[in-house]
Amino acid sequence: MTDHSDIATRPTTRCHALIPCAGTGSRAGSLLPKQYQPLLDVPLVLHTLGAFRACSRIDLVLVVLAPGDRFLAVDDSHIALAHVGGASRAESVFNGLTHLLAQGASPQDWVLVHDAARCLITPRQIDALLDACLDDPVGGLLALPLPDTLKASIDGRVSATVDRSDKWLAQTPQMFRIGALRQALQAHAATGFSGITDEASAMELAGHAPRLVPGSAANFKVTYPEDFALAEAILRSRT
Ligand SMILES: Nc1ccn([C@@H]2O[C@H](COP(=O)(O)OP(=O)(O)OP(=O)(O)O)[C@@H](O)[C@H]2O)c(=O)n1
Ligand SMILES: C[C@](O)(CO)[C@H](O)COP(=O)(O)O
Repeated sequence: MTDHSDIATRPTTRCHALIPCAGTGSRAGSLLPKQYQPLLDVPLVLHTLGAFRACSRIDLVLVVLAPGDRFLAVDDSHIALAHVGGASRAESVFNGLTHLLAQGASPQDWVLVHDAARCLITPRQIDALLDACLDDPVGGLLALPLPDTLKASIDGRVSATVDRSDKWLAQTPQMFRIGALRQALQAHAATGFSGITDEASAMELAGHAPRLVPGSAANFKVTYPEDFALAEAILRSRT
């Protein structure tokens, strides 16, 4: 039988959200960074933040902004802004984790890293990730099995049809212990986080196997100009 006699003295493990919001949105093709483009009359990122604020198990939402960014202001004690964005998404996340620890978060606390640009995330999907990972030794991420046939190419022509049965599209949130994730990312700081496109990739290279939790196709990342209208239509359909 498990001994729970130390339960009163165990530190409480908390869950934080970290929202990298320091990109320029170059593929979206607008002067204003995509996370601030209006969707249903408010900046895109406010939809993202709303989903996390609606999730009662999230203690604090830390938004990582580019130094000098003055586009976002919030008046909410559960949302903090840190102007510590870096040159890459991974660097922004790494700096945000360092900030969370400096503000008193425990290395044992969970962090859910979520792209500001995935504004269609829902509290239900966040809860599904928490339910699947809170007892997991590593953590995990929302992801989607491939809905289409997958091709490999050489010089613009198909070289092979790739077996997709074991392939997933990585989404966010991605949920890990703050200390373990920061350590995994730190190993790549000297190379400018080269090749680290998400949190799971850093954890994988540190020898871990993150849990895959089925997400939703609606949780896409606003990336290209045509994505804004689709995101707005989905948001409108939910109101
Ligand atoms: N140096 C960076 C780059 C990206 N991001 C954030 O990471 C998320 C996912 O990145 P992506 O969609 O690639 O955003 P951008 O880098 O802004 O887009 P692009 O690559 O088209 O310039 C976004 O919310 C973005 O704001 C960040 O915090 N810091
Ligand atoms: C982290 C991510 O959202 C997982 O799909 C994605 O990799 C971020 O976008 P990028 O284009 O790779 O910067």
